[in-house]
Amino acid sequence: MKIFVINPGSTSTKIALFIDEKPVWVAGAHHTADDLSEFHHVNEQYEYRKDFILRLLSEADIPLDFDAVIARGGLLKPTPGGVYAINEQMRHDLLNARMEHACNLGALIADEIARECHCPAYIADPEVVDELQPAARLTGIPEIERISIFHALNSKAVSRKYAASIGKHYEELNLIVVHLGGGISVGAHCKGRVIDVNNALNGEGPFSPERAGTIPGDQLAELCFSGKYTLKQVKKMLNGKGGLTAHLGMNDVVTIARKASEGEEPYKGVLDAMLYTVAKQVGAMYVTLRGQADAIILTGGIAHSDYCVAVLREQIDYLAPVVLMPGEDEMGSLAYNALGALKGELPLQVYRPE
Ligand SMILES: Nc1ncnc2c1ncn2[C@@H]1O[C@H](COP(=O)(O)OP(=O)(O)O)[C@@H](O)[C@H]1O
Ligand SMILES: CCCC(=O)OP(=O)(O)O
Repeated sequence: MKIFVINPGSTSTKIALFIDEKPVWVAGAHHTADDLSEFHHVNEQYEYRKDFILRLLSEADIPLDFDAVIARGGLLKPTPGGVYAINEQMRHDLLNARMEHACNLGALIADEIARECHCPAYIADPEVVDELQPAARLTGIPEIERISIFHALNSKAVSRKYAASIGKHYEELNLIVVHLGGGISVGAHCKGRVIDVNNALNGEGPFSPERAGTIPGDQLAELCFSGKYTLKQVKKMLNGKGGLTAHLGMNDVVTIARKASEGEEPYKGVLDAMLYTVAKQVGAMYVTLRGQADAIILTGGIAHSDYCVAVLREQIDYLAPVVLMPGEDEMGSLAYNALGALKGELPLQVYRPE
C-alpha cells in the first residue's frame, strides 16, 4: 500500500512515500527564519507549504495516487493518543487553534491531497496528547493551568524503539526524553505515560532555536504592559522569534554549533546557555521520576550535533545513561499508524472533543 506522509515542523517540512513499512522516497527542507518572516500567522503558510510539497512530488515524478495520506497532528483540543481520521471538527479546530505552529497545517494539507486521490486522510499521536500527573497541572495562579504540548509522536516512537532495542516494553521503563528540534521538550515518561513535560510552545522550559522558554513572570508582565508591544508581538517573542532566533538572528543549529565549536561569540555563549536550560529541565524530570530514570534519550535534529551532545552530556550523564537517537522517527511512526488503520489492525479514533 502507498502511504504519503507529511510532517511540517516549525523550521522544516518533511515528506515521504512509504510502500507498506518501507520508505521508498524521502524529501523535504529546512525553512530559514528569512523564508518564513513574510508570514504573520502560521495559517498564511498553507499555500507555501502545500506548493512546496506538490513541487517536490512533481520533481520526483510521483503522481497523486496514494492509498492513504497521513500527517503529523496539530494543536487540537486535548485528546488521547492513537490514529485519527481527519474530520470537519478537526479541520475547524486546527484553523482556529489557540496556538500557532506549522503542525496545524499538516492535517489540512493531507486532507486536500487525500481528496484529490480519493483516499483516507489521517493523523496520529498529535502534540496535545495529555498524560500529566495531577500535581503537574497546577501553577501558582489558579486560572492558569499547565497544558501538555510536546513532541508526543517522536518522543513515544523513539522510546518504544529504545525499549525494544534492550528487550523491554516502553511500559516497563522510566525515561527522560529530550526532543531537540525547533522547539524543545523534555518529558518524564513513567512506565509509558508522560507524567510531566515542559510545554514546548507556550513559554515554558528550555529556550530553543525559536522559542523563548521560561521567562521571569514579573519582567514579562512589565514588558507586556510597557506599551511598546502588541499581544501578537509578545506571543511571537515567546514562540517563533524567540530563543536562538532572537539572540542570533538564525534558527540553524548546524551553523551556530560550527561557530560555537570554534569558540566564536556570541554563538558559543548563547548556544551553551540554551543547552544549560535543557540540562536544568532534565534535572527537573529526574526529580519527577524520583531519580529512577533508566535512560535519558536525546532526539530531534539538534541531537545530530556532536558539539551540542558533548556540552549536554557533560551536564547530565551522571544522572542516567545517555542514549543518542538523533533526528526523529516521526515519518516511520506515521506510516506505521496509517498502515495499521488501513489494515484494520489499529483502532481508528474519532476526534470528537467535549
Ligand atoms: N546535523 C545537524 N546538526 C546540528 N543541528 C541540526 C542538524 N540537523 C538539524 N539540526 C537543527 O535541528 C533543528 C530542527 O530540528 P528538527 O527536529 O529537524 O525540526 P523541526 O523542529 O522543525 O521539526 C534546527 O535548529 C536545525 O538547524
Ligand atoms: C511540541 C509542539 C511542536 C513543536 O515544538 O515542534 P517543532 O520542534 O517542530 O517546532
